[in-house]
Amino acid sequence: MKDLILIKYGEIGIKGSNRYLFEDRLIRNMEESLSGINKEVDIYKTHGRVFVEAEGSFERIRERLQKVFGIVGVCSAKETELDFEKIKNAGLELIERELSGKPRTFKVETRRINKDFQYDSMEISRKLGAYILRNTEDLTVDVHDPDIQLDVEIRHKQAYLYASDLPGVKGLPVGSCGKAGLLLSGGIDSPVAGWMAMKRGVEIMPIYFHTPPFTSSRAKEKVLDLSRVLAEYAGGSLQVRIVPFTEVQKALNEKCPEKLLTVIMRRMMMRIAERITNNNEGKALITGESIGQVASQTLESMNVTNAVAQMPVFRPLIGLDKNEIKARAKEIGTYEISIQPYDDCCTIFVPDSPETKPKLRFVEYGEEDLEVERLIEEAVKEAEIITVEAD
Ligand SMILES: Nc1ncnc2c1ncn2[C@@H]1O[C@H](COP(=O)(O)OP(=O)(O)OP(=O)(O)O)[C@@H](O)[C@H]1O
Repeated sequence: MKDLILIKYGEIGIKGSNRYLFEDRLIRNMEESLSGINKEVDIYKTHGRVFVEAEGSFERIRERLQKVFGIVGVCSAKETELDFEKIKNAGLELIERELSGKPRTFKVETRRINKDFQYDSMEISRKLGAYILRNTEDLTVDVHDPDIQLDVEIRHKQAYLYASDLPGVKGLPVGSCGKAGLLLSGGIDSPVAGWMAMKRGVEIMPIYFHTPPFTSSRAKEKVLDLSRVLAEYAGGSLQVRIVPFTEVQKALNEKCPEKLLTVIMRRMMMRIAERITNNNEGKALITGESIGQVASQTLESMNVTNAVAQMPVFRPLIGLDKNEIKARAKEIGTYEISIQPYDDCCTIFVPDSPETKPKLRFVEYGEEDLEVERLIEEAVKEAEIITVEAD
């Protein structure tokens, strides 16, 4: 009998002829995510399922796998020979692990792929269920809504049994749907936006606009800390771009109408982020904006901001309100970092009464004295790349 982990994946299973590409990417991401735990781990695919084997305790492995996108459930499993005595023992051991002293209900569900096995599916479920009932206390059968489901698969060479999956983060494997630049500030929203893009299989490249001395090095550290949390979902590491933005801000303050400073600053961020993303084979930009939160988040402002980008700009939070965003930030572990009080350039360089419904031609006119291309080139050239590792 062998202990192992069985990985359940949902959406990938319906990917038709491309399925293997998603599975291979999932396995690669799992390998990456487990590479830091200092343990010999074997991940393999067989019979359309992914298994993980390792020596010793699985606790840390399970924790990490619960953060790999594409995984729906992480199940404790056992592999046995096709010997019904061994199958019964394995089933009992798995169920006993789930019992925590309080009364619980269970059900056995069997799939028999190997039709030569001595019992059919119904008989296996019944006999195994009866054996477990005889050998445990506080358990009753509930075939409709059990607390614990014990699954049995009778294959040609061996049997697999598994129970109780720990929930995964679902979605699609990161990297299976391309790469995008994430405009990552130190706030609550943009880390959540990045997480949501990763959930849809997008590899993210965080880009932070840093404005020393107006924004402190603590503000930059905060963005790196947020990236470390996101890296837990990105296979363990992320490359963050820190873009020096002071020259741009100064030029804006000197040369642009005050009322339009916010929207022009956004346009500069978009231009620079697009250039960096393009240089790194990224195909889209992601921001943490949602409609109506602050002055710059009107449809008019977004249109004027988008006008400088050729790439699609995705705003995954568009349909969420602040409470929903906060709840998600707490769930993924970025909230406590985001609420640390270090100012971002967007909060420092805000005009008293910003234009909330800017018109493109006025904004273009307002930018006329800016040396846009030079500013972009310099910012891109001076951008620092910092690789962060998940804790
Ligand atoms: N310094 C920055 N570096 C990179 N991106 C930024 C920066 N400041 C703002 N952004 C991007 O612009 C978006 C809107 O910023 P804004 O400050 O208006 O909104 P917010 O709701 O406070 O967002 P957040 O909570 O993400 O800071 C952010 O979500 C982020 O994607």
